[in-house]
Formats: sequence, structure tokens, C-alpha cells
Amino acid sequence: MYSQRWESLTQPVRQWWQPGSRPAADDDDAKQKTAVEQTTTNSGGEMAPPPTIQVPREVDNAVEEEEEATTPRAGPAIVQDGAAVPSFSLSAPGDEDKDEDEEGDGADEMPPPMFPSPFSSQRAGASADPSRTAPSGLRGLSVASPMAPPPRPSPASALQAARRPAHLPIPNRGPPLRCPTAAGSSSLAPPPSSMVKPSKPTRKVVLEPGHSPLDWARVTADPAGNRLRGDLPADAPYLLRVTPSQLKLMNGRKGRDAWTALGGMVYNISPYVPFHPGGKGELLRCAGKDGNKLFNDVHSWVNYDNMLSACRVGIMVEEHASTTSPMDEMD
Ligand code: HEM
Repeated sequence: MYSQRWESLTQPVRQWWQPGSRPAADDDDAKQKTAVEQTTTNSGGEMAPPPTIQVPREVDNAVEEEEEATTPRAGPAIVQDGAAVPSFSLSAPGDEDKDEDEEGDGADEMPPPMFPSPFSSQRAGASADPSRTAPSGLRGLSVASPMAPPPRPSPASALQAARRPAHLPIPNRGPPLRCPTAAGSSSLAPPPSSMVKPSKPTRKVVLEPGHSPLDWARVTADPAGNRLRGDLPADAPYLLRVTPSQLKLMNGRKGRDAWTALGGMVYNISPYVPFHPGGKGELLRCAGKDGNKLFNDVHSWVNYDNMLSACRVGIMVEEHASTTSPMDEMD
């Protein structure tokens, strides 16, 4: 195929090169041939080798495109010796009409693409409603149905929203928690140290049956009947003035009650011993002395005054401030 094409392309040149058989050509070709003759005969009248023939660029492209038929490229149509050389075009058949339309020739106008697709549910809904059909000027087009309204809230969710106080944030609507360690973070989230609960072993003891916190609450409901103030006489003042030396005597030994001072108040802790979750030994460590440090080191969050209100016996005073010994008052 290549050789045949080459033959057809170079045939006029080869005919011209043979003496006496020059083909008829136009004026430009004649001038070019004359220049070539002069060039070839200037050197001593002998025949010089033929000059390099410049094949037109368009012909090269056409030949290459024929050889590389797998990847066609667009190019202009070439007319050689009056014969039309087939040209390639990447445009679809419909594009030719489009080009013609752009040039103002609307004789073969193609309809615009169908949207939505002919068999979609959107088109079915639109065609069901005659008021939504497209005007006659838009051939093949239908007005797309508008977006469906949001679903109505269910009665349960509406009730839930009504119950939520207005000042509370909507759940799961807050900003995402950011890592406090990130640079430039201003999150109000607590630091990781407060979010991770330390795995500290508990020191609670197993209380005897009938000594739960609920049982203690029932006992405190009758202070006099349960003798929560110990051996104090019934006519004793509600709060005694207790000096440190007097407190030291009430250590729970030798048949005496155990007193302790917490927050300036003196409590008889003997009735509470079997109810103490931390055990008897831990509680009696503060007997006969100020127990603030021991208490707060273990459970500063415990409201001792609320738990031991029925066990109050006095208030702490300076050593010289007390006129009478609490033991004397008890006698
Ligand atoms: C004097 C008044 C006191 C009261 C009213 C009291 C009350 C309590 C209460 C309510 C708990 C349970 C806490 C919880 O559930 O987490 C508890 C636990 C405990 N208490 Fe006391 N306590 C007192 C004094 C003391 C003292 C003086 C000590 C030690 C010197 C002590 C040592 C403990 C210990 C070790 C626990 C167990 C903590 C745990 O591992 O959970 N308590 N106490």
C-alpha cells in the first residue's frame, strides 16, 4: 500500500525527470522545473544528481495517518491531482450538524439531550402532572420535579424536642472535642488526666449485715434512743466546749467513747464505727484528736457533718478557754 501511494505521489516528478517526457504543469511548476534545470546543468553541463524532492507536508501527514489507523488524528482534507484524499475527523456524526448550526444553518437541527432520562422516576412524576410538562418550544424536555419536602417529624420526636429545656444545647450538635494537646487549642474540654479514671484499688471493707449507709440513716433518725452522743447526760448542753486535752482523753479506750474533731466540731464517732466503709481501724485512727488531715487525705468529698450531725457533742476551744472538763460535765 505504501509503495503504491509513493508511486502515485512521485509519478509526476519521475515523468518530469525523464528527458522528453515532461508532463504538462501549471506556471509555478514550470518555473520550479526551470530553476532545477539551471541548477543541475550549471556544473559543466553534466547531469547532476536530482535535488531533494520536498514532498508536501500534507501528503506526509496523510500517509502517516493511514499507517497509524489505530489512533486517528484530525487533519484537513487534501486534494491531490483533483482526487479527494479521505480525511479523518474525531467528531461524531451529530457534530457536523452542530457545526452547521453554529454557522447559522439550522435546517437539520437536532433536539437537545433528554434530561432527566426518558425512563427515570423523575420524568414519570413530571409526566403524571400535566402542569409540569415542558412548553412546546422545548422539544423533548420536561420540567424536573422539585425536591421533595422534608419528612414530617414524628410525634415522638416532637414530644422529645418539646420536653428539652431551651437553654440546654441540642444533643450531638456541639463542636467536636479537640485534643487539648494540639497547638493553639482553646477547647474547654477537660484535660486527659481528668477524663481517665486512675485504676486505684479500693480500700473499702465488707460491712456486717445491717450496717449499710441506709441502715446508718435509719439509726441517726433516733439519736437519743440510739445514744449517739454516748454517755453524756440528758441535761448536758447541746454543744460542750472541748479543749485538746479533753479530746485526747476520748480515744475509745478503757470503755470511753471515741471523739474526733472535724472542722472545729467534735463528734462522737463510736456509733459510726461498724458503719464506716473504710473499716474500724481506719476510722479510729482519728480518735481523740483532730481528724481533718486523715479525713481529707482519703475522702475530702464526703460530707461528714451531714452523716454525723446526730453525733455532735461539742466545739473545739483553746486549752485555757474551758472552765469545766467534759468528763466532769458527764458526771
Ligand atoms: C470521721 C468521720 C468519717 C466518716 C464520716 C467517713 C465516711 C466514709 C465514707 C462515707 C466512706 C465511703 C466513701 C465512698 O463510698 O467512696 C469512707 C471510706 C473510707 N474511709 Fe472514711 N470516714 C471517716 C473517717 C475516716 C478516717 C479518719 C479515715 C482514715 C484515717 C478513713 C478512711 C477511709 C477509707 C480508707 C475508706 C475507703 C476508701 C475507698 O477505698 O473507697 N475514714 N469513709
